[in-house]
Amino acid sequence: MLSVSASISRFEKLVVFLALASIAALAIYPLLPNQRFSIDLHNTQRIAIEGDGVSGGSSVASVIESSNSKPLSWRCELKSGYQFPYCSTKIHLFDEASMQGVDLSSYKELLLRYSYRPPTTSSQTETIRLYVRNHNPAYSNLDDFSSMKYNELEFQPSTLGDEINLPLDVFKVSHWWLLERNLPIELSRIEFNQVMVVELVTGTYASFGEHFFQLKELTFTKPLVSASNYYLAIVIVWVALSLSFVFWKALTLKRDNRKYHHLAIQDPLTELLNRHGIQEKLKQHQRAAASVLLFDLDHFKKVNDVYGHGVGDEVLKAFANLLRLTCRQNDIAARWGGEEFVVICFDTDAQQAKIVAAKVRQAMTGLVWPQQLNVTTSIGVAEAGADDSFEVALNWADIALYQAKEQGRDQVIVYQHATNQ
Ligand SMILES: Nc1nc2c(ncn2[C@@H]2O[C@H](COP(=O)(O)OP(=O)(O)OP(=O)(O)O)[C@@H](O)[C@H]2O)c(=O)[nH]1
Repeated sequence: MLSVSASISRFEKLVVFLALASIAALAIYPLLPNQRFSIDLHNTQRIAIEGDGVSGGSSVASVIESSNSKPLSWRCELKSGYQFPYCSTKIHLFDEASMQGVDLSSYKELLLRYSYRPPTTSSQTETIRLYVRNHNPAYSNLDDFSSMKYNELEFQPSTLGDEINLPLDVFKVSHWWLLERNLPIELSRIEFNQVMVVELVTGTYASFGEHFFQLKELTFTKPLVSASNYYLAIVIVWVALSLSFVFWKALTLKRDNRKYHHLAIQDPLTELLNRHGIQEKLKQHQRAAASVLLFDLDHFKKVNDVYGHGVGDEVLKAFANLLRLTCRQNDIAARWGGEEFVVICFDTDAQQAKIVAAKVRQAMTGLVWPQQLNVTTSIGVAEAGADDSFEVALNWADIALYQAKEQGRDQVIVYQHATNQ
């Protein structure tokens, strides 16, 4: 009982610990480091800054700074000419040999560190467009960059500051590009699985005049472990520990049951079967002819009285051992109570049982007993048929034992059916 209540309190402690650990795990999730994909802003080979001249306009863009030590800076003189005047900075991400873009579909945010100054004459709130251009053979081809999908976000730099985290799921595919392409609906959503180019462009309704840009960092980020995997891991830990606990509890119960069952059928002093144990063992045997031998140590009270209970116990243990060694594997040897012992020998008639009894007595004479005692026993033997119950046979053996005691002890008496019936 003690160990059961102790294990329950251990379990409760474990549950509290796990609950706290889970809360802590949930709390630290936002603090976990992000996986980053930073775009190289110093590789001028892969950066193109241009005005809208290619579209027939007269806006002009020029690089101010593109060295390794200083942030990429450029200016744009936005002029009327083209219907939708613009300046753009394209940063190529694709591998030039394989023409493969970068798969950024698992990334969640785009960190942008920049600086922007609108024309001094501007009287409106200026915007900037950011395009993440994706290639997919289903709608684009590598020879025509205008066919790359325009995942677009247009924002007001004045309201967001110079370091912003843009969630990728707020990007939209440019409406004008969709109208031009006439794509089926399933291809109309944003895509980042093969990003070829990232583009920073003046706003749709940007004012004419000089716009100044400086780009310090462009980094795609995603959690090291996705939120769903993280929560799933917590759930898996709970499920695994719950299952382990149930498994462990079942094993412990099984072991305890075995232990208590063992205790219930065994005499603790001699470790022979007790009365209950005999009944259990008998259930495992087919009804068979057998002989019952009932042993009672002679004048055992004297042993206790003279040498004390400790020595008495040692004598009982020594006798139990002797029975264990003398009896066959298939026999049942048990302590019936006090200084009385029972042996049941299957398929054994009274004459053979007498020989067993004689063997025990013989062994007793050869044993060195505690305190050099001379321990003897009286034995009642009864032969039982397959139809006779154990209780009846034991009663017969008890009658024979009584006779052995009466006739002076230290002897074997076999119950005689004919004379006693
Ligand atoms: N040490 C010890 N003594 C026990 C145990 N169980 C019973 N006894 C003692 O065994 C003694 C049995 O005494 P009696 O029934 O008078 O029998 P006896 O002295 O052997 O005399 P007979 O059987 O007539 O020869 C008692 O003193 C019990 O206290 C036990 O587990 N340990």
